[in-house]
Amino acid sequence: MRSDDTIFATASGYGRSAVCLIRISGGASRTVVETLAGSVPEPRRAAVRILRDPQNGEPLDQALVLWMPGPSSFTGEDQAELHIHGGLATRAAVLRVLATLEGCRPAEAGEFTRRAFLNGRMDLSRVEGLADLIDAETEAQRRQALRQLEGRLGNAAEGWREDILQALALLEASLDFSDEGDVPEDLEAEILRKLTLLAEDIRRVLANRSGERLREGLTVVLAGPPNAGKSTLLNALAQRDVAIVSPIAGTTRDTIEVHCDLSGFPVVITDTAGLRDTHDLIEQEGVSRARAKAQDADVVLWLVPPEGAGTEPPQARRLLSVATKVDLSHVRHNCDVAVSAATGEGISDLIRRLQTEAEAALGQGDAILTRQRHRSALERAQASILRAIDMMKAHGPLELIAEEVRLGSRAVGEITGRVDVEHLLDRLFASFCIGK
Ligand SMILES: Nc1nc2c(ncn2[C@@H]2O[C@H](COP(=O)(O)OP(=O)(O)OP(=O)(O)O)[C@@H](O)[C@H]2O)c(=O)[nH]1
Ligand SMILES: [K+]
Ligand SMILES: [Mg+2]
Repeated sequence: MRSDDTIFATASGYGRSAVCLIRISGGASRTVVETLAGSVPEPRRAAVRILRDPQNGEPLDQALVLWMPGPSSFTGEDQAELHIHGGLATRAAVLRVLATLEGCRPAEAGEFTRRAFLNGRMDLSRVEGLADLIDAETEAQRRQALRQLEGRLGNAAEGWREDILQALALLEASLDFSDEGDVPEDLEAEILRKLTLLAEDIRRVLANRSGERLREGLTVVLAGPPNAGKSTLLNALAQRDVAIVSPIAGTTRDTIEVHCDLSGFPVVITDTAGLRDTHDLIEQEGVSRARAKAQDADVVLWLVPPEGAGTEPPQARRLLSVATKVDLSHVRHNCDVAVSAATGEGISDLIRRLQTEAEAALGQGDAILTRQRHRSALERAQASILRAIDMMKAHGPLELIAEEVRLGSRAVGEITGRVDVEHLLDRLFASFCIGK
C-alpha cells in the first residue's frame, strides 16, 4: 500500500441502488476526471458528464461529477466524486476502468479517513466519532457520535493539554527562580491551584461511564426456571419470532441475543436456558452459560411463572422480578412487574422500566469519553497530575514534578493523536468500511 497512490472506492454500500457514489482521492484525481469525463467541472460544482472508457471511447455511464481540489477536501488531497447509476454492471465497468488508470488503485478499509487524519484534517477522537456515527443504530448513539465528530472530546482534550502546558510553563519559571534561591510562594500556590482544578475536572469526566456503555448498549438477560416464558417474552420484546417456544421444559439451551431500539436507547436482550438441576449434559452447559450471562448483565429480568420460581435467582448487578403468564393466574409473587406475553398485558410497563434503566445507565449521549482507549489515556494523565500535586505539597524536587506533568500532557495527547499513536492506527482504521 502506497500513500501517494490515488485511491478509489464506492462509498454508498453494496448491492444495486439508484445511485452509486465513487470517491477518488490523491494526486491523479484531476487527470482521472479529465480522462473519464473529458473535462473537469468547476470546483465543488456538480456537473453532468458522459464517462467513457479511454481505451476505446465507449460510453460507460452518464454521471454527476464533482471536483474537489485539496487541501480543503475531506482527505486534504485532491478529490473527485462520480455519482453513477447504481446498477451492478455499471458499477463494475466504471471500477474496472478506474483500476486501469495510471497511479490508481482500489482503496483499503478506512483509507480515505486515514488520509484525512494524516493530513491533519481530523484528529483521532473525531475519526472515532465518524466510525461511531456510521455504526450508530439508535438515536442516543447517533447524538453521541455526532458530538464526538464535532469535537466535544477533541476540544476537551486540547483544553486539558493547554492547562497542563500552562502549569508546565510556570514550573519552568519556578526552576529558574530556584537556581537563584527560593521559589516565590505565590508561584507555587498558582501551580498547585491549576493542577488541582485540572485534576478535579478530569475526575468528574472519568466518573461518567455512560459514553462507553452507550456504544455497546444496555445488556438485559432473561432468566428464570424452565417454561417461565423467557423465550416467549424475548419474541414479544423483539417483535420477531427469534427464539423457539414450546411447552417442553428445557427448550432453550444456547443463549440467544437480540439487539433492540427502546425509544432511542440500544438494548441487547439475551434469552437463556431455564435454571434447574439436570442430568442432561447439554442442558447443564446451557444453565452454566445462563448464570454467566446473568452475572455480566446490566439488568437481569427474573421471570417467575404462576407456580413460582422453585429456585433462587442468579447473581446479578440489578434484578427486576417479572411475574409471567398473568392471563392464567392472579398470583404475582410480589414481583416488580407482571406480564402476559399471550395477551400483551404489562409488556409496555416492562418496556418503560427498561427504558428507565437504559437512560440511567447510558445517559443521553452527553458523556465525553466514549471508549476504553480514552479512559485509559485520561487515567494515566490523572495519575501523573495527582503525583505531581503530592510532590508539590511535599516540596519535592521541581524537575521531577515537571517530568510528571510532561507525562500527563503526553497521555492527554494520545486522545487526539497529537503524540505517537502509530500502533493504534492500523486497528482503528481497519474497523472502517472501504470507501470511508
Ligand atoms: N398462557 C400463557 N402461556 C404462556 C405465556 N408465555 C409463555 N407461555 C407458554 O409457556 C410455555 C413455555 O414458554 P417458553 O417461552 O418456551 O418458556 P421458556 O422459559 O423459554 O422455557 P425454556 O426455554 O424451556 O426454559 C409455552 O407453551 C408458551 O406458549 C403467557 O404469557 N401466557
Ligand atoms: K419451554
Ligand atoms: Mg426458552
